[in-house]
Amino acid sequence: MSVLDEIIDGVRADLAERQARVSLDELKERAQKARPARDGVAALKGENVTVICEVKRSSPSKGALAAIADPAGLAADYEAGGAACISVLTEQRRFGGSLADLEAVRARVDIPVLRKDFIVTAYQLWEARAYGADLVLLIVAALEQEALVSLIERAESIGLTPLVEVHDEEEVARAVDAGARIIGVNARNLKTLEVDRGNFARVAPEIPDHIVKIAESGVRGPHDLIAYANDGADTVLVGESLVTGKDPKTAVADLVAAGSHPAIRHGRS
Ligand SMILES: O=C(O)c1ccccc1NCC(=O)[C@H](O)[C@H](O)COP(=O)(O)O
Repeated sequence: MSVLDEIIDGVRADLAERQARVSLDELKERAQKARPARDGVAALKGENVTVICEVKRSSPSKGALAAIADPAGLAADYEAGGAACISVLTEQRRFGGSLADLEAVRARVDIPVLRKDFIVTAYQLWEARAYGADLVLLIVAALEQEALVSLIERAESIGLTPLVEVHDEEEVARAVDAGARIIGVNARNLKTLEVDRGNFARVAPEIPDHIVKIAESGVRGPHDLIAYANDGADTVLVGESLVTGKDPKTAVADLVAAGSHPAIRHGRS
């Protein structure tokens, strides 16, 4: 069984517990009271390379990373540093996240918030909206094509912007066929958990120009952002280096400044 399969087994077990406690109707009611979702595409695509900053306590690849007693405070530091979006990992077993983290972050920042989880059912989309998310992650490798299409359509219909994650060219074709408007290329291999920053350069040319391109994972600092940008990234998604560093606000500000660095070649779409 792959790491992804193991994670999804746990996600399904936790989901079943939540579904037994909270009905879909209750979630929908709560979602309808939430402030309308912010536009994920507009937030990410600009003249400069934008930065998504992640609230990440632990991971399957590295174990414990940071305690993060105050996820909203961390998100506020990210926003003050110039982040375009906050990614909140809500998976509990391997990443130490929760919907409470999502809710707390949403209440503190004004920029869009991404629910980063392993979404396999529409119920989780309603949860995302009910707890204030503007974007949701959909992982191509975790979904049959029919489910991917249906989750993208449902997400869009309830105001969420789907960030569709791929690892190779075949998954790009599936994401594009399914109607993705934002595609993230993850440098982390979900079978070996190894990070290969060269993956973005191999896969991104297959993504049509009109789609927002995100380079996910492995950003250690401004030099990695510049390299990803020169390979065509509109946005980078950063977790570990921010949560393990001493000064997240300054680290984000440095990344954001790098997003307009003259070393980034013109002609990004
Ligand atoms: O981070 C992991 O170990 C991991 C393992 C299995 C599935 C997903 C995983 N991470 C989720 C992410 O995509 C990253 O948190 C995100 O891209 C940020 O990466 P990094 O900056 O390298 O923490």
